[in-house]
Amino acid sequence: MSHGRSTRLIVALDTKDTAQAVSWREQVAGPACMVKLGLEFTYACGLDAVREAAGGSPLFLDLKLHDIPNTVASAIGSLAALRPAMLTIHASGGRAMIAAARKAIDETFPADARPLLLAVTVLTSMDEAALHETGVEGSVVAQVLRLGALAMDSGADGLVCSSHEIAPLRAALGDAPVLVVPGIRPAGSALGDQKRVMTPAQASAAGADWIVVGRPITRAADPAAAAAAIAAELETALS
Ligand SMILES: O=C(O)c1cc(=O)[nH]c(=O)n1[C@@H]1O[C@H](COP(=O)(O)O)[C@@H](O)[C@H]1O
Repeated sequence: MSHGRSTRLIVALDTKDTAQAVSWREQVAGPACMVKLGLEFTYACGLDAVREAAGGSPLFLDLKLHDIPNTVASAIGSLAALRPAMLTIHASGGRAMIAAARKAIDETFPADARPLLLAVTVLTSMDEAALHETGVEGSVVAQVLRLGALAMDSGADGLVCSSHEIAPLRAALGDAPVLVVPGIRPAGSALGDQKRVMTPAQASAAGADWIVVGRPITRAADPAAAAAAIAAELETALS
């Protein structure tokens, strides 16, 4: 059933090679509304290469910051020149850290160029057993709801979660959070290290604002065709 919310595609350019990232970005330029550069690329190639890899495309700079508030705030200041459209922090860093990230964005980015501050809840590579090993009791969804509410109350614009938590998050927090959803696997594709997955159509039907897809596109024989097929699946899910 359609909820009337359109779901857009972000492609994760996970590689250590700038030319490879540029090539993927060019191949997916039509269907992808945004590209994501994360820890793998940034540590290997540096922030100047992030700018080159993103080209003119809107940039999701996924560095998942998680440190004391002062350090996170200072780090965000160092990212302002890249003009990302989205930035990530870990919600488990707590209220003061999230609020410091909010303040740093508001103070270091021009009002018309502020990135969405996204808080990662529970990584999509974790199932309930993995969560329990970290000392968190209860279900994954309960932890996502707890961290999601904390993050939104502390100044985040949105959340990173799996498709399985979209409906409970919307029920608890309404339409306000921008929900960015990795752990997306087209029917038949390899799960890899992802545990909480859905197909693009299922994530769209559940109400994702954005889906993040990496290997099912970048490791496909034809990344352009794989991205186009996912974009077409999102269109179909909406109609
Ligand atoms: O913050 C993220 O983007 C993220 C959060 C999360 O819980 N799970 C997750 O997979 N991601 C990222 O989303 C991308 C998923 O890649 P694939 O599993 O190759 O589709 C990777 O770049 C991850 O770093």
